[in-house]
Amino acid sequence: MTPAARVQAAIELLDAVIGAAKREGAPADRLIADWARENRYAGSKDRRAVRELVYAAIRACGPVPQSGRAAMLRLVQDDPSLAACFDGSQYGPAAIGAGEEPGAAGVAPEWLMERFAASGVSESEAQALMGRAPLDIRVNTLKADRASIELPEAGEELAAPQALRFESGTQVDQSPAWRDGLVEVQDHGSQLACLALGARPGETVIDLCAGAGGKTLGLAAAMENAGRLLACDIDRSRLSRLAPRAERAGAGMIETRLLDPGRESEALADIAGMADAVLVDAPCSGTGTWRRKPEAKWRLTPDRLARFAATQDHLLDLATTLVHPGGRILFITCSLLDDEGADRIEAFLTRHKQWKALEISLPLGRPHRQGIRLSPSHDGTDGFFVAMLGSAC
Ligand SMILES: C[S@@+](CC[C@H](N)C(=O)[O-])C[C@H]1O[C@@H](n2cnc3c(N)ncnc32)[C@H](O)[C@@H]1O
Repeated sequence: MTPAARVQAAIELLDAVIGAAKREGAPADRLIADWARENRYAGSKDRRAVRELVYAAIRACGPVPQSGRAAMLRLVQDDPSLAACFDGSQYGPAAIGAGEEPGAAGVAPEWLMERFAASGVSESEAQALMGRAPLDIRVNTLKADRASIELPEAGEELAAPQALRFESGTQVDQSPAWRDGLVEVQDHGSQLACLALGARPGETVIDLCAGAGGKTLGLAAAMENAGRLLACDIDRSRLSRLAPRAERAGAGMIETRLLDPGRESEALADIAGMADAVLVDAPCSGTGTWRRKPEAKWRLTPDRLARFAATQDHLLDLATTLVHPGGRILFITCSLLDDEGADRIEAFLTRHKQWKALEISLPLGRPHRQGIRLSPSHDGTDGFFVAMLGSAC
């Protein structure tokens, strides 16, 4: 592909990304993978170049741009050498017209920037959400140890005891260590957040929003595969991905349970009031993961944010029915917005007078109201809010 053809392909993909963001369609990663599958003439260098252009243009635009072309014209403002690709050649984009408007620059749509500011997130901290995430792994202590594991490359040792960092794009999932379950890909912040629960061998722990089990596997390792660990979710497809991962990791203690949204208590009646700890890794907007999915900033609406907050309240209330007196709940969201972080804890404590926020000690992060905040700019991790709640005995 010529450089101009790559730019045109990126423009078309950006149109698809913008359309998908408006109607809750496929994420950018999937759209790019589909494009690569359908356009076999594009070699690996072309695919990489097109992908880079798409992501760079998304990162460069704050509000949703009018079109893929407007998004690319924003990128031209940052990298004027790209202007030469608008040459009107057969597969390239038309020449840039006089007065043609680029998409607006910025980090995110205005309403979101206001919410960040209200959540104590500075402009530069928000800007760091548009950076690129490195690749972090967790060495699985059920099978190996960070001090002795042999990997094709030595990673950087991080603060979480089993965390190693590699450059973004490192193909860890091709290595024998990954295939044999010695390592899992997991953001450093996610590892730290998980550690905050302090899960111990022999305990009964419920991972209420387990998804495909990223944190469940970390909990099983912390519990040394001893005790009871129940992984729940309402999403059958995500939860079904946990079993093969657990097998690879040697985490035989994990039980899974599919829940019905709004009727979760029914499926959990047999374990109500029995858990030592419940992890509520709640569904959220994911603003803390924008380094990996920058287009998510265009998907969020005030209405969707309010729906996440309502689900978070519901899940926290549900968690109180699952622990025994003296039990604990760890609330995690991968977001820097107080609407789905500190505000949820404040509202919880108003509803549940017999509960209190407990102190969390982590090697990274900053206290933020009743919890801890981790962020890309401060901690080099994805963005998280983590709070621990304890019930009276
Ligand atoms: C942040 S993700 C979990 C990520 C996962 N814990 C991990 O570490 O990979 C939130 C999960 O909550 C699930 N969820 C949404 N509503 C739920 C509900 N009412 N009960 C249980 N899980 C729910 C979603 O399906 C999603 O998998």
